[in-house]
Amino acid sequence: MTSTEPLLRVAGVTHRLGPTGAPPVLHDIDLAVDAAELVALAGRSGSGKSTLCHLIAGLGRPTSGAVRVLGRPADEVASWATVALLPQRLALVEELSVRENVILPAGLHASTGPARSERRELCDLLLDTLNLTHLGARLASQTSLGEQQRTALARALVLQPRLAVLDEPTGHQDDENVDRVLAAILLARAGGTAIVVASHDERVLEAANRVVPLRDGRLVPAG
Ligand SMILES: Nc1ncnc2c1ncn2[C@@H]1O[C@H](COP(=O)(O)OP(=O)(O)OP(=O)(O)O)[C@@H](O)[C@H]1O
Repeated sequence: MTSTEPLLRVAGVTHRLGPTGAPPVLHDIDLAVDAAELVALAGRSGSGKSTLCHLIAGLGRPTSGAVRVLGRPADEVASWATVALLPQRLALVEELSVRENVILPAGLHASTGPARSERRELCDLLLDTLNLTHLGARLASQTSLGEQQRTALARALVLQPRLAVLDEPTGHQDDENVDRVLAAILLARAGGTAIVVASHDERVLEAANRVVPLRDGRLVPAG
C-alpha cells in the first residue's frame, strides 16, 4: 500500500446479482475511507447498501471494478481484526452464550489484533456499553432480536478492527438502545477503527462525518 492509499478504496464498482443478464444492482461506485472515519451509506430500501457492505467486507468480488482494503482485494482479507462485518442476518452461533459469541473472533484470529487480556477487557467494555453484561451467560438463542443484534455488533468490534462494516446496526433497537449502539460505534472510532455503516436512522446519519447517499445502485452526486 502506498502512503496515499486510503484504508478502503472502492473503485469503479459495478455489481450484478441474480440471473445472467440481470441489470446491475451497483453502478460505477467510487468511495474512499480513511482510518477512524465514520461514513454512512444512506438510501431507500433496495438502493444497494447491503450489497456494497458485503463487497467491502469481502463476501464476494465485484463483477467489475475493485474493492481494496489496506491495498489488498477485500475478498482476500481473511482476518476479522482487519475487516469485521455486522450483517443484517446476524449469524450468531445459537448454541453459544452471548459472551462466547462476542469473544468468538478472538479464538478464530488468535495471532492478530489486541493481546488476549486487552480482548477480554474490550469484550467486557462492549458488553457493558451495549447493556448486555447481565445476559453474558445466556444462550444467544434465548435473547431478544435487539439483544442479538447488539451481541453481533460487539462481536464485530471486539478485535478493534481497522474497518467495521455495519449493516443497519439500529434496525432492531428502541431509542435508548440506539444511544448504546452509537456509544459502541463512537468508542470503536475513538480507538482508530474506521466505520462504514448502512442506515436509514437519522441519529446514525447525524453521527457520521460523511453521508454517502445511494439511489438505485448509484452514488447521488453531492449538491
Ligand atoms: N440475491 C439477489 N439476487 C438478485 N437481486 C438481489 C439479490 N439480493 C438483493 N437483490 C437486489 O439488489 C438490490 C439492492 O439490494 P440491497 O439489499 O443491497 O439493498 P439495501 O439498500 O440494502 O436495501 P434494505 O435497506 O432493504 O436492506 C435490490 O433491488 C434487491 O432486490
